[in-house]
Amino acid sequence: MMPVVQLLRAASKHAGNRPPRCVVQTTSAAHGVRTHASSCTDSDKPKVLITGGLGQLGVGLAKSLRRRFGKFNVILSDIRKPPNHVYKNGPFIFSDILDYKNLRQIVVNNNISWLVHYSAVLSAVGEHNVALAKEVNITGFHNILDIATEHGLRVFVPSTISALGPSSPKDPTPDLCVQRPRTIYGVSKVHAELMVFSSHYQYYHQRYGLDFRCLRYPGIISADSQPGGGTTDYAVQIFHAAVKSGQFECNLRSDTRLPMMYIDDCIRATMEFLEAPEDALVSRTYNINAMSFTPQDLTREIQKVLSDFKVTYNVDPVRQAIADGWPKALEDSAARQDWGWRHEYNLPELVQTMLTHITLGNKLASAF
Ligand SMILES: NC(=O)C1=CN([C@@H]2O[C@H](COP(=O)(O)OP(=O)(O)OC[C@H]3O[C@@H](n4cnc5c(N)ncnc54)[C@H](O)[C@@H]3O)[C@@H](O)[C@H]2O)C=CC1
Ligand SMILES: CC(=O)[C@H](N)C(=O)O
Repeated sequence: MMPVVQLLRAASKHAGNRPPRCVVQTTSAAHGVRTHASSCTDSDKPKVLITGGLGQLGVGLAKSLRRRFGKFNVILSDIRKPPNHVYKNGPFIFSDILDYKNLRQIVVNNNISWLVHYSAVLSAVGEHNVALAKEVNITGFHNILDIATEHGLRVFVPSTISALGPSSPKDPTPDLCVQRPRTIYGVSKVHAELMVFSSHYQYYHQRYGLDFRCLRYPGIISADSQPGGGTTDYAVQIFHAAVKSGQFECNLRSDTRLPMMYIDDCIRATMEFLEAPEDALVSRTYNINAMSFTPQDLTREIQKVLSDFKVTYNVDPVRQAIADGWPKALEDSAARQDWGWRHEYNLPELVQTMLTHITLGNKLASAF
């Protein structure tokens, strides 16, 4: 392990006098959406169910939603047993999205009004287990859509850069373009994006108020949750390796440029989009973008703090083929215009924050 004090000092020195992140932003966007600052009374508070909540993103989102809407108004669910701190921080229940009856029971018994659908089998794991990916990502999604329709819920389903393919424009990729992904994960996300355009769900939207919202996330980078088997996982693992051993073997080529985002930006985008008034949303699926980098760019930025850090390359052909078909950047002007999306983290802030969090986390863990 790198000497902790030295690393923290280097990180804070390198961070210089940057302004604090997560500053409360009060700018008004088009359509009068006031970002970060909308308030809601007790009776307005939604009752939220998060599926697949024990993955990389769910626990962080639950924490932010609970801060905003109250601990007991946000239920985290998954098919795995959570660690103790998850039980302590708010309601957790078992929910398998393939069990329609059980899902319906949860929605009815808990008076759920918003459903955040995070369960998924990601790109790399999906290519190794296509049957599972089809079941979870397509059959499971249909259950979610039907339940949401039946009960007039607001439903948020993330899409991904994986919903684009080699024939999509790559730099940047617009919201609306050719989508011919080559992975089962990508195909299932295009399927999800398109389902709500069918006349059946349009009808339910008009008749029962199904409110479907979808953001195309870039690869998400987080310090205290692990990625679940995707192609962008290297961009999380590299930080842990840098702090722990000072070396890392990367499974993508050094020049593979992909769109990425720090988890705080991703969670804030999701919260703001969930709260945006319906009439502000010109579309139901928006790209959101923050930064793009290659493994080489990321390595250089980490080396500004940890000068001895070494990276070698051992390319995984499955992951590389997936990454080669993905966008290099997403064009997200519509999200910025319609509901006021702004990212706060670029590559230097990302690296500082990740190294600081991981170093502090390791320090705390070794103190107990
Ligand atoms: N993490 C990322 O970089 C990105 C994530 N996304 C999307 O965001 C969402 C959340 O992603 P992550 O948290 O990274 O995924 P993850 O792979 O870390 O977690 C997925 C969760 O789904 C659960 N799950 C699997 N089968 C299930 C079933 N039958 N019933 C209920 N739960 C089940 C798993 O136990 C796991 O906890 C996914 O829809 C993913 O496609 C989109 C773009 C980027
Ligand atoms: C970009 C994603 O959807 C995910 N992180 C993956 O690499 O599969």
